[in-house]
Amino acid sequence: MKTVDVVCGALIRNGKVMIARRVSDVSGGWYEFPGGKVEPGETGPEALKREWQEELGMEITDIQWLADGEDRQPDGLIRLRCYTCTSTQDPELRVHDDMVWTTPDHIYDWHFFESDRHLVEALKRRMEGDALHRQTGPQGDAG
Ligand SMILES: Nc1nc2c([nH]c(=O)n2[C@H]2C[C@H](O)[C@@H](COP(=O)(O)OP(=O)(O)OP(=O)(O)O)O2)c(=O)[nH]1
Repeated sequence: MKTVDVVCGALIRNGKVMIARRVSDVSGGWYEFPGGKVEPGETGPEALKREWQEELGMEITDIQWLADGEDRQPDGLIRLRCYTCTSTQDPELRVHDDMVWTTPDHIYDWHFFESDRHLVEALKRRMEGDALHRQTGPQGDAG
């Protein structure tokens, strides 16, 4: 079976995460963490930076690995590496036709990839941990 390496990014801002819907063609109509295929010689973060620049016109920073996944599609297996990221810029939709700022608990209110449930769970834990860290400080000694 054909295997394709793909990276995707969960952009976090003000306690929310951005998901975007692919323009509805053959593989479209689904909300996703935007990303794309890794090209030969690229690291995951390099591929993610390039894809976000191409697809959303955004410079992303603070790229941190979140979790890996697999998505079996009719034409092959997608091996997915998911990262969290941040940016000071706003998305410009080029291959998507909608975007939503939401929380991990509400991602599946949208038509989001079923195979990504464990990525969403990992994101929830990461965002809850980050919020706790902000409340208590790096030493966890505020209270
Ligand atoms: N399961 C899952 N798949 C995703 C997510 N994000 C994401 O891009 N994919 C899938 C959709 C596509 O099948 C694949 C990326 O393919 P693509 O066509 O965008 O790749 P690309 O930008 O490099 O485009 P190209 O070279 O084909 O022009 O990865 C996600 O969050 N979850």
